[in-house]
Amino acid sequence: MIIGVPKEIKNNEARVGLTPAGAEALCKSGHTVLMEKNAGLGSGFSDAAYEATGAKIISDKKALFDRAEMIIKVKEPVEPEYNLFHEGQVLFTYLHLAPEPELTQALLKDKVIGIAYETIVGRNNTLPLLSPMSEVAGRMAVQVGAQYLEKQNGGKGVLLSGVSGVPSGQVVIIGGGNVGTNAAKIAVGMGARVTVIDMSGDRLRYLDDIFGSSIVTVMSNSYNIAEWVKKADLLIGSVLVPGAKTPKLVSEDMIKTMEAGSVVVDVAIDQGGSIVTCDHCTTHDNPTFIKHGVVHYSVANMPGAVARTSTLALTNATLPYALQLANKGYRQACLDDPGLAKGINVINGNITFKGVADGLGLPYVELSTIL
Ligand SMILES: NC(=O)C1=CN([C@@H]2O[C@H](COP(=O)(O)OP(=O)(O)OC[C@H]3O[C@@H](n4cnc5c(N)ncnc54)[C@H](O)[C@@H]3O)[C@@H](O)[C@H]2O)C=CC1
Ligand SMILES: CC(=O)C(=O)O
Repeated sequence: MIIGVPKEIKNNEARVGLTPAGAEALCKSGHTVLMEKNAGLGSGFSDAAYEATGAKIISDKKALFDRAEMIIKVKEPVEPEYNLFHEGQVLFTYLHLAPEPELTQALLKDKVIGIAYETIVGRNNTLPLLSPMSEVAGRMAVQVGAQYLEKQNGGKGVLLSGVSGVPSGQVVIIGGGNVGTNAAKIAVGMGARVTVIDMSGDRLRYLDDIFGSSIVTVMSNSYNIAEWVKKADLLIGSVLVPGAKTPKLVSEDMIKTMEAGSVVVDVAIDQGGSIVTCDHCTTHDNPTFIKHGVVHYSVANMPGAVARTSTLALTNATLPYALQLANKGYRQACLDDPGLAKGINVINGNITFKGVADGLGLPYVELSTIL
């Protein structure tokens, strides 16, 4: 198979879809890997490192898209990329289609087979291609939150750890999955007071077991959320209903109860966000805005800022699937692995992921009628 790996063009996105180790594994399996010139530079991988594995370097982005049977990317395509795809091409990347009507229409029009990292399901109902970036974003959420709590960045001037004689800051995390657990780990490590809110009793029990008395766990409902939002110095949004638009759990009225200079980091913004006042994605160039005196951070590609770590972690997770797709073709690979098949969000002009169809108010087609 001919596999193309373009350079990412989203704002400050320095990750790349394949490391040299990944390129070598695909080349050794008999595939042709076309890397766009300088695609890996932002993650610290030179063109020469890819060439040494047998991959070919291509300067012309359009030629790469025209030749490739499968595109391996990191981020959902952005507008200048919409017209590069062709019918029957496999696109293996994060897609987050539920809040993206224009991108969805572009992929439907070109009859692309869009396999979304974030909806592939692994053993025990896990999301193996979302979890590595959730680890990164969860850990970063506390790091950036702490930074924006500083006075010169618009914050109230609170040090999350506190100091002797002065209480530590309060971190409230809504959604105790991968992002939430990793955020809690860093916040506890910093010495903050940490509360995690989730709707799953089993998840809260698990968090209570692993963190013990270093965090408070709270059942998710609007009453409890309102109580805890009010107390938060740093509020982190990290809920997910896989593939679907994020439920809105924090209202504008709740945000108005927060002290001026508090900080909100809505990590779930890539699926639409869970905090009403986080009404748009921001970028690494201009990551925050202030509403009701509260600093809001809603960058949809947080791991792009730590591209070296993130690219290595991402390829660790995606490569086994990329090899299956390349070795067997997408159809057989998905028939053999129903968890991989759950990644197919669009195919032959149809939406085959229910959360995406419902989120966009478009027709849903059962994948089994197509594969
Ligand atoms: N902004 C960025 O750069 C990044 C964003 N993300 C996003 O972060 C979000 C969270 O991802 P993960 O932690 O991996 O998902 P996850 O599936 O591991 O965790 C989600 C948690 O939300 C909980 N939840 C669902 N509905 C809830 C409700 N009504 N109230 C409280 N809790 C609720 C679930 O029980 C689960 O524990 C996703 O939207 C993901 O795409 C992930 C990585 C990077
Ligand atoms: C999960 C995702 O979209 C990201 O890492 O950018």
